[in-house]
Formats: sequence, C-alpha cells, structure tokens
Amino acid sequence: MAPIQKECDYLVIGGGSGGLASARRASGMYGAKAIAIENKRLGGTCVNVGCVPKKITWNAASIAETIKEAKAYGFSVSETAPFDWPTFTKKRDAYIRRLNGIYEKNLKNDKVEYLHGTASFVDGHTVKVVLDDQTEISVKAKKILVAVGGYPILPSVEGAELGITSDGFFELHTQPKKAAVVGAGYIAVEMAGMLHALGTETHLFIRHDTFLRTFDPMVQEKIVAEYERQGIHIHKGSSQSKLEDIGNGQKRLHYKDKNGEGTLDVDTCLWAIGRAPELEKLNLDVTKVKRDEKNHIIVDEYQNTNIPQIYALGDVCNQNFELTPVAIAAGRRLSDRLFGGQPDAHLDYSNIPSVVFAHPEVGSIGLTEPAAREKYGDENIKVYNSSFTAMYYSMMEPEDKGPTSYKLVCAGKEEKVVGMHILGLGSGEILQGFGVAIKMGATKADFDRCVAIHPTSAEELVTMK
Ligand SMILES: Cc1cc2nc3c(=O)[nH]c(=O)nc-3n(C[C@H](O)[C@H](O)[C@H](O)COP(=O)(O)OP(=O)(O)OC[C@H]3O[C@@H](n4cnc5c(N)ncnc54)[C@H](O)[C@@H]3O)c2cc1C
Ligand SMILES: NC(=O)C1=CN([C@@H]2O[C@H](COP(=O)(O)OP(=O)(O)OC[C@H]3O[C@@H](n4cnc5c(N)ncnc54)[C@H](OP(=O)(O)O)[C@@H]3O)[C@@H](O)[C@H]2O)C=CC1
Ligand SMILES: N[C@@H](CCC(=O)N[C@@H](CSSC[C@H](NC(=O)CC[C@H](N)C(=O)O)C(=O)NCC(=O)O)C(=O)NCC(=O)O)C(=O)O
Repeated sequence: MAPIQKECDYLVIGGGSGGLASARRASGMYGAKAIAIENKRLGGTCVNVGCVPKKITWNAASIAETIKEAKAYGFSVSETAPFDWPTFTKKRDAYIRRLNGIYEKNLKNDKVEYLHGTASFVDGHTVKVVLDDQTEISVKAKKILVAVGGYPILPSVEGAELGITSDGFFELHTQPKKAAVVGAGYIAVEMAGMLHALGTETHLFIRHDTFLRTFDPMVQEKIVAEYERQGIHIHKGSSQSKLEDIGNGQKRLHYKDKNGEGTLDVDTCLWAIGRAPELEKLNLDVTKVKRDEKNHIIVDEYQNTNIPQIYALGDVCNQNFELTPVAIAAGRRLSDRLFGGQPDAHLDYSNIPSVVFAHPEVGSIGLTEPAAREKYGDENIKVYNSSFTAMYYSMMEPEDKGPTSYKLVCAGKEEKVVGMHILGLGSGEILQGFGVAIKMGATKADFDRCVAIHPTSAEELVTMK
C-alpha cells in the first residue's frame, strides 16, 4: 500500500523535553502546522526514565534519611523503617503514566498533530513514519527538528549486558540487597546515593580518586568524603573485566581497584558511564547533516545544522548540557525564531545552573576555580569559601553530621561572581535564585548588599569573607 502523504510547516522528531516544547510553541503560540513524532512514550527521557522518576525516588531516599535522623530530635522511630519498594515503584509508574496522558492532552490543546511511530529520513525534506500498526506515512515538511535525545551506553566489558543502565533502574521491581554502580557522573552519583539511603549495600566503582570530576575540586573532595562517611563502598582507580551470571539472580563482577583484583557478588550491576545520541533508526546519512566524533549532531548557537531546513537540539547535539530545561529553552527559542518573528531568538548557553541530586545535593553555575584561574589569570581571581555545620545537624552526634560547603569564584576588580559551587541540604532550591543574580552579572558586593535570611544555610552566601 502506498504511504499516506502529509505536509506540514514543522516536523518535530522526538516527543521529549525539547521536541514537545518546540512543537507546542510553534503551533500553540504561532499557529504553525506542526507534527510531532514519538516512538516510545511521550515526555521522553525526563518524564519516563530520567528527572521525574529519579526525583521521586530521591524524595523517597530523603525521607529514609529523615526517618534515620528523627531520633536525634526526640522521635521514637525505627531506624531501619521498612521500605516497600514494589508498592513505591508501582505508584511512581502510575504517576508517570498520568503524565504521559497529560502530555498527549497538551499536544491536542496546542493543535500539534501527534503520530506514534518511528521516524526516518527519506531526504532532507521528507520523513517516513512507521506507525505501531506498520502503516507508513510520508511527511513532507518545510522545516524539520531533530530532537531524538540519547540512550545510556554499555562498556566493552565481557558480560556487560547482564547489568542494567539507568533505564533498567526504573524497571527494578524489587530492591537490590547489594548493588554495584559503575561510573562517576550525575547518574552514578545520584543512583548510588539513592540506593544506599534506601538500604541497599552499595559499591561505587570509579576510574579515578574522585567522582563528578567536571565539578569544582571543592565539590569533588567533599562529596566523596561524605559518601565514604555514609558507608558507600567506593572502589577508586577501578576497572572491570567481566560480569557473569552465577545463578539465583546474582551477578559476579570481576574488577581491579587500588587494593588489587577482586570479585563482588551482587543482585544488580548498574552501568552509568555516559550516554550517546539516539540516531540508529533515523537514517540521518541521507540528509548529510554533520556529526562530531561522538556522533552528536553539530549545531550552532541558533540550533542550525549544516543543512538549512534541518535543526537539532537537546541531548542529540554537541552542546554539552544534557539537561531538560536546556532542551526546553532551546526548543522554545527556536520556535520563536522560526515562527514568531524573532530573528535573533536563541538560547544563551552561558551560566546554566545544574544540580546533582546526590546526598546531599550539589549545585553549580559558571566556572570552576581552576577554569576561572585559567581564563582570567590567578591575579584576577578571588575565592570565598565557607564550610559549616547546618543548624539541622545541631541535634545530632558529631559522626552523624553532614557537610555544607560553599564557594564563590569572583573575577576582576569589581569581583564579578563567575562561579558558584554549593553542597549541602537544599542546594537545589538555593541555586535557582542565585542563578538569576549571576546571570544578571552580580558582583560580590551585590551579594553582600542582600540582607541575610536567618537562620538558613543560604545566608552564608551573602555574608562570606
Ligand atoms: C537517569 C536520568 C536522570 C536525569 N535527571 C535530570 C535532572 O534531574 N534534571 C535535568 O535537567 N535533566 C536530567 N536528565 C537529563 C534529561 O532527561 C535530558 O537532558 C532531556 O530529557 C533531553 O531532552 P531531549 O528532548 O533532548 O531528548 P529526550 O527527552 O530523550 O527525547 C527524545 C525522544 O525522541 C524519541 N525518539 C528517538 N528516536 C526516534 C525516532 N527515530 N522516531 C521517533 N521518536 C524517536 C525517544 O523515544 C525520546 O522519547 C536526566 C537523564 C537521565 C537519563
Ligand atoms: N541532576 C541532573 O541534572 C542530571 C542530569 N543528567 C544528565 O545526563 C547526562 C548523562 O549522565 P551520566 O550517564 O552520568 O554521564 P556523564 O557523562 O555525566 O558521566 C559519566 C562518567 O562516567 C565515567 N566513565 C566513563 N566511562 C567509564 C567506564 N568505562 N568505567 C567507569 N567510569 C566511566 C566518566 O567519569 P571519569 O572520567 O571521572 O571516570 C564520565 O564522566 C549528564 O551529563 C547530565 O547532563 C543525568 C542525571 C541527573
Ligand atoms: N517544578 C515543579 C513542577 C514540576 C512539573 O512541571 N511537572 C510536570 C511534569 S514534570 S517534567 C516534564 C518536563 N517539564 C518541565 O520541565 C517543566 C517545565 C516548566 N514548567 C516550564 O514550563 O518551563 C518537560 O519535559 N516538559 C516539556 C514540555 O512541557 O513541553 C507536569 O506536567 N505536571 C503536571 C501534573 O503533575 O499534574 C516540581 O518539581 O515540583
């Protein structure tokens, strides 16, 4: 049967954070005829296997920590309060399914036509969509956005496929008693922290001496020390040679670390070593869109690829920030530019704040201290540090107190704040507001002019000496 033919102004491939935001703005706000294609679940990585189920699990882990700490405040609670993982994950999954429905309704409200199927390029203006029932649709579009995101990679270790990735973490319906987490970025640190807080014996395998190595050295040092204090087993300088099935659902990980060679028997081995662009089914080669050495689509700051009518954004691109609000903001600005008569609209990729939902949270915006020294020269950099015990821990024994550490990196005579790095309770919520000030170009003197809110941890940021 000949494919059904469709035409539109804007074809968006990928119903994740960036694609949905862009399609909805183009159609809902500017009246462009937009079609969005998704082959898995609406909402993409963030809603289904990323930010949302992660934050809900992080909330559960934080509650577990609070239950443990409640005793110090005079509550008689069992320290190891039973956590019902199957009930929790069922409720979490139901919430996600509700969001899938909300996203479909949002598309309808904004008059975006939604096709559930897999897209592949036929040529630079035409995309074939194979729907679930194998119906083929050929869509001819004036402009095409590639927003297909990424997927978690596996290492080239024998038996790696016996382990899971972050996608598999959200499919675990029983809690692992013992888990190995391999990796040193956002996902490894967040998932190791959550598993440990919920009561899983957790081993974190890192290649170097610290994790979160793209963060400021203060953050690396403090968070590694804190994870060790909490009892997460950190295998430094490690590598893995094999993962094998030893029956009863158990896996044996063969590894080397600073203490030599060893094996570890676990219920779950989670690889969290990075992600790659999801381009396999897209047949992008026919379009001649250029990619970099890691297969990311090369775009400029306006999300233009080298082919005039094809644009890309989000995790599939070479833009260094794999974050939902970045994909959303880039998508909305792109539609403002293409359909909203705003020829200069684009996302400014400088000073983007981000938070690692570790235990405790870590927040960062701008330059690390080493990067600022390199950019401005040592003589032009002044650094303010503050490490203290948050009042929340006042009722706890010394060995039970968590850290709080803040750093401001300032440049030039006017001491413009070019970097802020914070670790401690509430860092995620604290950073958003300070991010506004830093984006506006705040100096240390501006920070100091703001009267402190007492007693909070954040007040230290406006009283630093
Ligand atoms: C475990 C985890 C936790 C995270 N936590 C956070 C967080 O706390 N905060 C944060 O800001 N970011 C977080 N992120 C990152 C965030 O999820 C991504 O940066 C964001 O989802 C990227 O959006 P995107 O639009 O580029 O792609 P995606 O959201 O990945 O959407 C792409 C969509 O395209 C679809 N697709 C792919 N190929 C095709 C095709 N050929 N045809 C049709 N559809 C196709 C995919 O199925 C997918 O749904 C997290 C990521 C992970 C993995
Ligand atoms: N809170 C948030 O905003 C979150 C955002 N995200 C986004 O998703 C992205 C992907 O996350 P993630 O998968 O953690 O990837 P990242 O790229 O952040 O980190 C992966 C790290 O794993 C280490 N690594 C690489 N290969 C190996 C290996 N073979 N063995 C052991 N370790 C290895 C590397 O660190 P090293 O060189 O030190 O070994 C590498 O930096 C993040 O960069 C982030 O943008 C994800 C989760 C939460
Ligand atoms: N920030 C608050 C609110 C979270 C929120 O926005 N929830 C979303 C789901 S989260 S996540 C999905 C993610 N949304 C967001 O990141 C929020 C976008 C922000 N509100 C904005 O408009 O910029 C995304 O991928 N967006 C693409 C798009 O919307 O176009 C929702 O729809 N809730 C409805 C409900 O619960 O009933 C929180 O963390 O508590």
